[in-house]
Amino acid sequence: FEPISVGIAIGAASALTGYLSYTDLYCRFAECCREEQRLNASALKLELEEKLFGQHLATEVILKALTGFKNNKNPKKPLTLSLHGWAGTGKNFVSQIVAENLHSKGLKSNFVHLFVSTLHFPHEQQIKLYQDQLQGWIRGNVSACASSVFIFDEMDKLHPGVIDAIKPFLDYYEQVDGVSYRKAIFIFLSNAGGDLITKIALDFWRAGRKREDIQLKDLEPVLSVGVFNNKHSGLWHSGLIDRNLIDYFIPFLPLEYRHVKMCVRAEMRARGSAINEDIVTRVAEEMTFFPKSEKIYSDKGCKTVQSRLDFH
Ligand SMILES: Nc1ncnc2c1ncn2[C@@H]1O[C@H](COP(=O)(O)OP(=O)(O)OP(=O)(O)O)[C@@H](O)[C@H]1O
Repeated sequence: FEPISVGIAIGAASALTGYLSYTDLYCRFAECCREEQRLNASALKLELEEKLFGQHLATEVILKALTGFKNNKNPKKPLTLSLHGWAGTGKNFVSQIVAENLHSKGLKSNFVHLFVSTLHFPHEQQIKLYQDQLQGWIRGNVSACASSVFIFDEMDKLHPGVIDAIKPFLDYYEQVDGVSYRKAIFIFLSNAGGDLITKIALDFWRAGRKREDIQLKDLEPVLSVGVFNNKHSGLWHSGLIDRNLIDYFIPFLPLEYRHVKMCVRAEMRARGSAINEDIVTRVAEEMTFFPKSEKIYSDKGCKTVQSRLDFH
């Protein structure tokens, strides 16, 4: 070995180590966008299986979609998930879990952005302005962090066309104006299609078949067509569906009495209280169930469980 090149190698290595530890140190105090950070798939799986009740399809698809996407060093397009289902079935809850598994500060992260239709895009006359703003926000945030996560809540209340502004970002382009969007994740949340999902779940129930036997292929095609043809879905005649830019339509099944009870127990545990089965039953019985004849599914899913528990 030549002494000079060994010296250079050691110098380079220590400079690199110094740099790495500086970065590590910096990221301990400030939030860093770590694009290459792998997803801890087993932690996500465990969390979904433990915390998300009655949603075998959503658990399976979300897990597969995220692991596949995050393990791929060169995705050809950003990941786009569209979550559908009745109120209070866990769509926001799951988005929060997903966000936390991608960026540890979750919804509070600088790299996770939540848009709520009625809050951020309320006026029908301002569609053009919203489209420009959306493009600017997304461009700016993805330039700052390629693995940014964007969550659009209340898609069914979004004025038709607004979402099409982000179509160029969701497409298979390597770059758009010098920015690559391929590592970003877009999640749409919507009640649209909830009726279709309920109908299929009810058909299974009436036929005496298990809820867990419902498969994605029973629901996904119905959902994408239903949402495309629904004027109030936010995706009505949307280019995103037309161009197959939504990777997964994820159904959230309506929750049954037993799932509501599980939510009450989870809430008691989260509050550090002992599980009192009398209270669990009382809270679950205060909820209303549909359809009128069979009363199987909770009207509000698990949504009002927390506030109802305060009364007991
Ligand atoms: N499937 C579920 N498993 C466990 N907890 C749930 C589930 N669904 C809802 N919850 C609980 O109920 C709360 C409200 O649910 P969430 O906000 O996720 O509903 P949503 O589907 O987003 O409803 P909406 O369509 O009205 O926005 C959650 O914070 C969570 O505590």
